[in-house]
Amino acid sequence: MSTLPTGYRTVVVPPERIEELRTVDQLAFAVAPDPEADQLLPFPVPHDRLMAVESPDGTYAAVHGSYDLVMPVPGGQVACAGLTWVGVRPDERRRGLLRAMITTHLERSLERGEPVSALFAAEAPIYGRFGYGSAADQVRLTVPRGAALRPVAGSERLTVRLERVDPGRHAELVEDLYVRAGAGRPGWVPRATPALRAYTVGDPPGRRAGCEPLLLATVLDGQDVRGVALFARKASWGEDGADAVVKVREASALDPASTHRLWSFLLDLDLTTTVETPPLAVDDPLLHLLVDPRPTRRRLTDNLWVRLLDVPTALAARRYAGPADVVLEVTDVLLPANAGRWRLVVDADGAADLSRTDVDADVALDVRELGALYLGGRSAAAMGSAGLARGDRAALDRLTTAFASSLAPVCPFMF
Ligand SMILES: CC(=O)SCCNC(=O)CCNC(=O)[C@H](O)C(C)(C)COP(=O)(O)OP(=O)(O)OC[C@H]1O[C@@H](n2cnc3c(N)ncnc32)[C@H](O)[C@@H]1OP(=O)(O)O
Repeated sequence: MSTLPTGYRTVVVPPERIEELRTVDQLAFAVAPDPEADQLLPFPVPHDRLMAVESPDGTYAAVHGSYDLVMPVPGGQVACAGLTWVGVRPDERRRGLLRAMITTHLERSLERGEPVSALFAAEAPIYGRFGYGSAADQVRLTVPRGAALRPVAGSERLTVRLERVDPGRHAELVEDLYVRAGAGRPGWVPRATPALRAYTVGDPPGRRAGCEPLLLATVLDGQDVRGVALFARKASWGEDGADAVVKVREASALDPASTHRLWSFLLDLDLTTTVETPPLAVDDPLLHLLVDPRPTRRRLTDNLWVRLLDVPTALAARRYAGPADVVLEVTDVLLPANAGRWRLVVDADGAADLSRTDVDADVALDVRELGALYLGGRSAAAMGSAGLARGDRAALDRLTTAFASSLAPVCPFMF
């Protein structure tokens, strides 16, 4: 629990004070005001989910918001509060305002019936102390132009159409392909509101960073759309000639042939020398298709951080990869209702039942590690090797097998 400095209070941000909220985040993130972008893009966070800490003089010292998300989990989905827009004015930092906002966020999310929260961390060391675990990784590739791909049957008969993005016409198409391309992948959160979909295809001039206006490449099998990519090139002429970079914002394809066709197109555009991918899952098909992955630079970073707010409801919302009967001893300093001993029984169909028990625990771990395991992208055995989960090796192995996902979790949409 936390207390605010004397005279500070937590308030809901009314629509007429959105500009003040923006100002706090601009100061916190060191970004310039961009009125043109603000006019072109709808405000993406629902108003009743925007909170601020008001200082004694009535101005905002800190802000945060959350998206109302549906998070795909192995074999199911769960309501998820996507924490976002967290910012504390630089002259108000390290006085406990973030800690107070997290307390508010956890309480309000639970009140709304959201058993899970997730976020992208601006800096990795911040959120573990609040019970968020790093649950997925992402890889960004910088691929040399012309990188060869292993052949995929049927790719050659697909065609690619190129056009400038028209947000009004393309937002729904891009979302439809994104959702279908990510089917079965934990963490692949849909952009559920028109505002979020508008953000996905939004292209305010002030945010282009020297790139051309956003383009849409569509892979077609006759008239059937099988893949889309959002991208823009940043033109440049070096001493050796053309040196443009292709910056791919999003790439979604429905099958191996369309994946091959889409990347073949993006990897061989005239006047370019390198292609930068969006955040990909660590097992993305492109990694398997590259004939020679060595000249490709890979940057591996954390992707989603997950916080279990209501442990039994969250664990029952997903399916498991194998039968298990494991007693977990969970610690949770901020939400004590989660703490204590839980018996996790997984039946032959992969459905879980979680109940309180007094018997000795097989595995002891913090709610942070349980959140990290939740999407199926981490190994309890590996956490055991790091001392972050304690139990005998056989129990850790059973937990690892039960929690595993056949596809690595990732969320390409960074909220
Ligand atoms: C989900 C998102 O939106 S991520 C975006 C987060 N926002 C930013 O990075 C913008 C720039 N930074 C900021 O706005 C602020 O510095 C914040 C939000 C990171 C921290 O806010 P503060 O009010 O200073 O944090 P607060 O004083 O409550 O500190 C809480 C704890 O986190 C720690 N902490 C805070 N920021 C950091 C950091 N950047 N790195 C490591 N630890 C941190 C504090 O040391 C403190 O630790 P303790 O309680 O265990 O002793």
